[in-house]
Amino acid sequence: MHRAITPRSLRAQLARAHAPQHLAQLRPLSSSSLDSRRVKVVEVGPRDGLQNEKAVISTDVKVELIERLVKGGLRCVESGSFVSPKWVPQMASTADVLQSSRLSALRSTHKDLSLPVLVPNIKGLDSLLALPPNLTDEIAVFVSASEGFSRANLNCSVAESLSRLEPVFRTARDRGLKVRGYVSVVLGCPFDGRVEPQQVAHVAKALRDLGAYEVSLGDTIGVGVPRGWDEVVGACEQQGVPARQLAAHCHDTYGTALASILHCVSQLGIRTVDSSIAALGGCPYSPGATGNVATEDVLYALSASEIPTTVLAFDELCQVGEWISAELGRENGSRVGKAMKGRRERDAAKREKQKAKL
Ligand SMILES: CC(C)(COP(=O)([O-])OP(=O)([O-])OC[C@H]1O[C@@H](n2cnc3c(N)ncnc32)[C@H](O)[C@@H]1OP(=O)([O-])[O-])[C@@H](O)C(=O)NCCC(=O)NCCSC(=O)C[C@@](C)(O)CC(=O)[O-]
Repeated sequence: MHRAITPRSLRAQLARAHAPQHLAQLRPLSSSSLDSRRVKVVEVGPRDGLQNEKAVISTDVKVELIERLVKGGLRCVESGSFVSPKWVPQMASTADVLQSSRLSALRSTHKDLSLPVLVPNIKGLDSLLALPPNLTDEIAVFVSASEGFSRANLNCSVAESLSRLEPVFRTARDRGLKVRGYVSVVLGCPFDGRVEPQQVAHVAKALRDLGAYEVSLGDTIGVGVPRGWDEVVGACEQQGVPARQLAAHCHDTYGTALASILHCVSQLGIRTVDSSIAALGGCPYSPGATGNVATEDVLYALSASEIPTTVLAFDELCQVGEWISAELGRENGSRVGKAMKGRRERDAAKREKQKAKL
């Protein structure tokens, strides 16, 4: 069990935040620390993060992003999607990304690496299976908790989307691919408004029963607060989907994603968190929603709360966030990334001053 976040521990965290030596703890974990409290971070930047970018991003940049994220210690990096290129043109290069020789090198160096791709239907899975084998061991499928978002994102009803996934799960099982399920708009829909927790639980259970090893609950429009997560996770558990099989996938439109994530992992028993480097992202079919919560911010918040994660190299990841933001010509959406950059610049200026004094 995690320690609850008490006012005392929060004060201690804030004090440390001004001298964040605890970030040094984000180092390789010993096997003894690979315990049940460890939170797995699923990086969704190369897929969820980039899918909404208007300018064409080259395959080279996409591959380099994945490479840098893996070198920064992430071991589950969602790398693209086999969706209709008419719907999401940015993901049309996913086959090229997966087949890059640089990713082959990463796969052979890191045996524990997973590079899942999103598929909406059997056509998407067939496209993946038409490629050389072993490019990925995992796919992700997605279903909406509301009818309005289902129509906008998948052009079909919730029930139709679930039945379209039956052959996807069957084929994935036959081909030895793991399947992760997403449920979108779990805390509110841009078209239908309030989403009943029971409806979320119904879809989560349907995905689990189809064979998803984990169900990621997507707060697609970023309206969630801890109380809403209590209701949604509680409803899933009542339907027989335990928190350990759930992941929190938060967008940060209203600035409450980190509060929700800390609550989910410290109070609700969720052990997997999705995030996106530099807070890249935004769903093309969710008007007004901002990017995913930033990976750097999640790692900082977990580390400061003494919750172990699977990530190795925090500082390197912050630099990945700076790099991709510059590549895309956008402001770095990670507050922690920006703070770390400021700190690095201050440290460098101090060193220069000291050198000049000698
Ligand atoms: C599902 C469809 C295809 C239905 O779209 P549709 O238009 O109803 O599909 P269709 O079956 O009538 O086919 C229309 C055309 O698309 C082609 N097609 C059909 N399927 C595929 C495929 N897999 N790959 C490539 N092409 C495909 C098909 O071959 C045909 O081509 P045409 O004959 O016109 O040349 C479409 O709605 C679609 O691609 N939707 C995906 C939208 C999307 O990617 N959204 C973002 C990801 S979800 C998300 O971000 C949320 C999440 C997961 O992050 C969690 C959260 O935050 O909530």
